[in-house]
Amino acid sequence: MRLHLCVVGRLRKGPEKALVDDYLDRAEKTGRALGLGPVSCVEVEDKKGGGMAAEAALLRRALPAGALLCVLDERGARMSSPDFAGQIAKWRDTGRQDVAFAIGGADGIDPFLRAEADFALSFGAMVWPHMLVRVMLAEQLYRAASILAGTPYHRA
Ligand SMILES: C[S@@+](CC[C@H](N)C(=O)[O-])C[C@H]1O[C@@H](n2cnc3c(N)ncnc32)[C@H](O)[C@@H]1O
Repeated sequence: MRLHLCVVGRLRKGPEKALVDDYLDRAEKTGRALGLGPVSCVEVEDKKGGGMAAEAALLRRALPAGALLCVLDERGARMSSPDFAGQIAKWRDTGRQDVAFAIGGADGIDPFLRAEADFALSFGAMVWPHMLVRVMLAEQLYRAASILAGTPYHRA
């Protein structure tokens, strides 16, 4: 099952990008034997100031056809890391080819796109900067793959 990050904003070279690249690389390597991957990250940017609706149009275009859409949203479901790993395994085991994780920009994800999502995942009630959410998601994908692989990275 291919994993896609579809995200608003371009991450320039720096510590956040280094972390995202490293965790996605690890997630891909650990996930390979589990039927998870490849892992890709598509960045979209609306330079015309069209707001959430314009960003949603760009995000929709970045979603692979038929992908399960999981939006990152502070109002979504809060899960433990093992539960998140279990959810990913469930999507894989029910024959999903693609899962796309969407992260919004400064204003958040357009409510219409949120309503279209199959799943909303929260990293807590606090609002985090979208670039940090990208790092956190990349790390949780690596953690999920490690949990499913039974490696000792995750310690409860
Ligand atoms: C700066 S936040 C935008 C917050 C905005 N007030 C909203 O209503 O969504 C940018 C993006 O980061 C993600 N995000 C921020 N905090 C989050 C959290 N606690 N859990 C999950 N995603 C979060 C969401 O995808 C959000 O669209």
